[in-house]
Amino acid sequence: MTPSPPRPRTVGVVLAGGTGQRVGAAVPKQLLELAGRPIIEHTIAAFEAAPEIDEILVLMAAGHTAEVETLVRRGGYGKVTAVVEGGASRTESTRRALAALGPRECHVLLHDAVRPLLPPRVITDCVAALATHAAVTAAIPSSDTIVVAAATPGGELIRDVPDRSALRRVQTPQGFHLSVIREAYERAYADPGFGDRPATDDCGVVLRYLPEIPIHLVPGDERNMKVTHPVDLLIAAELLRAAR
Ligand SMILES: Nc1ccn([C@@H]2O[C@H](COP(=O)(O)OP(=O)(O)OP(=O)(O)O)[C@@H](O)[C@H]2O)c(=O)n1
Ligand SMILES: C[C@](O)(CO)[C@H](O)COP(=O)(O)O
Repeated sequence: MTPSPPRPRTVGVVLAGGTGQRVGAAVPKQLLELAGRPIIEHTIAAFEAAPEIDEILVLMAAGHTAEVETLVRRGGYGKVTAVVEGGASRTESTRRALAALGPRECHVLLHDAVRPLLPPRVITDCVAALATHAAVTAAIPSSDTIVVAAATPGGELIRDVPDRSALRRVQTPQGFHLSVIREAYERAYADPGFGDRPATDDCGVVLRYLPEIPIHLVPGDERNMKVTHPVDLLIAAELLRAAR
């Protein structure tokens, strides 16, 4: 049997630079405890346990890096190599992560700290897809009908109802060859119009600035939810307890 080629170094990046305005707690939502540990610890633990992840980089909200360093030390998360201060936007946090990664080519999985229920299968599939694709993301079909809204003086109206069978709800991880996501970010930050329509994810930056790069979809998981609003804390806590 021919041995498979060595896998490139794969870095899991935990994006935790946000302050959680929509949850509205006294601390960034990633520090809130669910099912016995902070949300961010569940997320770090998911990467730590994944055999495909060699290294973990954490981007943490300003003023809270020391708390994460303590949590990492106490939990014995040996793959975490650095806890770096995040930026003012998710995009800026990604940019700082890319700057912290150094010159050597590798594969990188960018993941929201507030998706603590990341299943091992999704990590495995994203990493495997990076063997043949330079950009990948986890995504799931939409079970709701999604409409395009138009603002009018009398309130919002439906402008379009896109074909639901072609719509996907994008999750993280989003995986890239480092050189590709770096190039997309360099082009984005060189574009004075980039800030006019802020990117809500990293694949959007690649699609906009490197449209020739196909972005492969990997099946996500309904449980890989994002803790965004207060109600999500209740749902995530229940799911995390059930997963124990
Ligand atoms: N400046 C930022 C903003 C967001 N994120 C991270 O990106 C993920 C998704 O962002 P979101 O759910 O919007 O988190 P917040 O920005 O904290 O929430 P809000 O928009 O309600 O303030 C989170 O893990 C968040 O910490 C980040 O790394 N840096
Ligand atoms: C990256 C993301 O999780 C994909 O669904 C999402 O776009 C993040 O959005 P947020 O408003 O920063 O939570």
